[in-house]
Order: sequence, then C-alpha cells, then structure tokens
Amino acid sequence: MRVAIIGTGLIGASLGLAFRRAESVRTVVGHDADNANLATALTKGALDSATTNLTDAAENADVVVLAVPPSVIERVAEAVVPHMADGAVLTDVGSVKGEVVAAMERAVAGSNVHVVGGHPMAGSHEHGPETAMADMFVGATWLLTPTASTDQAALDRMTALVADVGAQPVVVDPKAHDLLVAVISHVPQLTATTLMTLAAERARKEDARLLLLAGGGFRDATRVAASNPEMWLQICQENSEAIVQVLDEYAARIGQLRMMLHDFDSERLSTMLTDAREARNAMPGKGGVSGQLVELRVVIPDAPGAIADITSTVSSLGINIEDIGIDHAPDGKRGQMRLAVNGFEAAEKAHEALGANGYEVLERAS
Ligand SMILES: NC(=O)c1ccc[n+]([C@@H]2O[C@H](COP(=O)([O-])OP(=O)(O)OC[C@H]3O[C@@H](n4cnc5c(N)ncnc54)[C@H](O)[C@@H]3O)[C@@H](O)[C@H]2O)c1
Ligand SMILES: O=C(O)C(=O)C[C@]1(C(=O)O)C=C[C@@H](O)C=C1
Repeated sequence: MRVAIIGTGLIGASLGLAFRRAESVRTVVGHDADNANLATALTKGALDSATTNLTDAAENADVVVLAVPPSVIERVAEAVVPHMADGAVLTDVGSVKGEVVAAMERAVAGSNVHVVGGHPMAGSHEHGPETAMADMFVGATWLLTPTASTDQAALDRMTALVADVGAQPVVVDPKAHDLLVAVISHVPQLTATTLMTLAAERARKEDARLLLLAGGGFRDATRVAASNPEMWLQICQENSEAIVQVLDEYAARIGQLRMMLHDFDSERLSTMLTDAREARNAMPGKGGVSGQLVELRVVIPDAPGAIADITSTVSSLGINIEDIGIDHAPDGKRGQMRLAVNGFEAAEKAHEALGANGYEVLERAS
C-alpha cells in the first residue's frame, strides 16, 4: 500500500516511522508546508520520499493521512482529493472530529475517494518532527469516526492499518467523539493551563520559590500546559460547544468541593476522595497488558549511566518495562524514575534486584 502523509510534524512523522515498520505499507511519501519539518522527517527515516508539492504527494496514494492542524484540514483536503486514486481513503488525525469530518466529506463529494475520520489518543506536549517516535501509537486507542455515508471497505482498511501500527481501533460517532475527548483531553488541558497560570502568577507576585517546591504531583497535573498554544487555540475553537458543556459541569463540581471544604463536610469529602481513588485505580492501563500494572519509584542520581543501569537491571530479569517516566528534583541533582511492570511478582523481583544494586525503591499498584 502507498501512503501519503500531509503534515510531517510530531504526529505525521511518528506515523511515518510507524508505517515504515508496518507490514501492509510499502511506501510512505510525505509533504509539509514547512520545508525544514519535511527535511527533518525525511532525515529521521519517517519517509521513503518527500515532496514540496502537495498534489504530487497525493498522486497514486491508496491512503492519504492529513496530519496538519485542524484549521487547515478542509483546505488541504480540497487540494488533494482531485489527485487521489479511484477508491483511495482520505483520513486525518485531528483532535476534533464533528466539523473536520464534515469538511472532508464535502471535499470528496462527487469523487470516488472515501473519508474515514481518525484520532490517535497518543501524542505529547511537544510539536514538530524532532521528537517523533516510531512507538508512539503502540497500545494507544485510535478513534475512527465513520458517518452514515462511510464506505464499509474503507473503514475496514483503516481499522487494519491502525492495528498495523500497534494501536487499538475504536469506532465512535464524530459528535460523540467530540464530547468524549472534551472530558478526557480538552478540559484536562485547560485545567492544567489554569493551574499552571495560578501557580506562575502567585510565584511572580508572592514568592518566587513557589515553583521550586513543586513535586511529581504538580508536574504530572500540569505537563500538558506546555503544549503548543496555536494548536490548542484551534482545538478550543473547533470544539467550543462540547468544551463549554464539560467546563460547566467541572465548574459545578469545583463549586461543590469548595462548599464541602467551607463547611468542612468530612463525610462528603471523604466519599469524593475515595470514589476518585477507586476510579483512578480501576482505570485500564497500557493496552495489551492483561495483569495489574505495578509502579516502582526508584531514586536516581543525576549521573551518566544511571538510567541505563536501572533499566538493564530490570530487563536482565526478563521483565518488560510497560511504562517509564522521570520526575526531576528541583535542584537537578536527583530524580525519581517511575517504572511500571506487569504484576506483583515481576515488581517484587525487580524491586529486589534494584535494592541489591543499592537503589532506594518504592512500590505501589498503579
Ligand atoms: N500533539 C498531539 O499530542 C496530538 C495527538 C493526536 C492528534 N493530534 C492532531 O494531529 C495534528 C497534527 O498535530 P502535531 O502535534 O503533529 O502538530 P505539529 O505542529 O507537530 O505538526 C503539524 C505539521 O503540519 C504542517 N502544516 C501546517 N499547515 C500545513 C499545510 N497547509 N500543508 C502542509 N503542512 C502543513 C506544519 O508545518 C507541521 O509540520 C493536529 O490536527 C492535532 O490536532 C495531535
Ligand atoms: O500529551 C499527551 O500525552 C497526549 O497524548 C496528548 C493528547 C491527550 O490529551 O491525551 C492531546 C491531544 C490529542 O488530541 C491526543 C492526545
């Protein structure tokens, strides 16, 4: 299969790297309006070939993936469709679907090109091809958003392609998609933004040391506040209706929480904290992991080879690291590495081996 990727930024280049390892993909051609991003994607090995001409990229492609910002999807779709092969599939990776899918369907009207909207639930707060990763979609959910007019064979083709890059395809209606992601992606981003702004302003006005005090909790809760503002402005604009609906509910819940604290209603507060804890612990982990994920927190010095020593100690036991992250201490001299492994037995073994190598380890179900 020949695939064209339009927009070789973070998601487009990651997809190119993943496609080039996928069995069903023979050739990956890329185009980007920014020549530097196109060249970086090519150098990173995300593309078999690159072209600065948009319509050349779409020529003879079996699948064209639009990995551009949501606001330009319609314009780019209109430009590529007349050049696409008979029966080809036009898809996208945009974070919003209702309006975007409708725009792509308008662009294919009268042609024999089939639209299947898509949205990988994986990414990062970074942007651009420099931080692209071949494994970005492994184990991630990939939402596919057919409509009443979607061709079943095109949906089947996209389902197989998504599975071929290691993701889990999930079919959902475009409007329903927008409300779902408002809850689990868009409002969380705005919450992180609000929290970060609050802390940064207090640090500026009251105590400059405030942000130095931040531990893993604040860092985890605000990571996505470092995302690309231009992209989020577009996401907010395109999904404002659903976001406002969820923000209203969120604001009402914050109001209830405030009242519980004001009146110190320990019973209701305790119920809320307990329910949230249970829901968080029951959250499905990384796709493909059938057992209980257990997190090991390992204190690491800021020294060459420390990360490699920890990961090789665990992998030499034949234990797969399912997830990994590092929280840096504000002084930059130490940090905590978070490793998730599958099951308590594996966690015990890894814990013991790391302890024997002199590392301080904390273990908990994740
Ligand atoms: N970043 C994430 O975590 C994430 C996750 C899932 C989906 N998405 C979606 O993926 C899409 C791309 O996001 P990204 O994070 O890769 O952004 P990015 O900024 O890294 O990449 C976008 C690329 O599109 C290019 N581009 C812009 N206008 C263009 C045009 N008219 N023609 C050709 N190329 C053009 C840019 O030069 C850039 O290289 C967006 O629709 C976003 O909503 C992002
Ligand atoms: O930063 C990350 O880890 C993300 O995966 C980003 C994230 C998300 O909210 O989950 C952000 C927007 C995209 O549409 C999909 C993914």
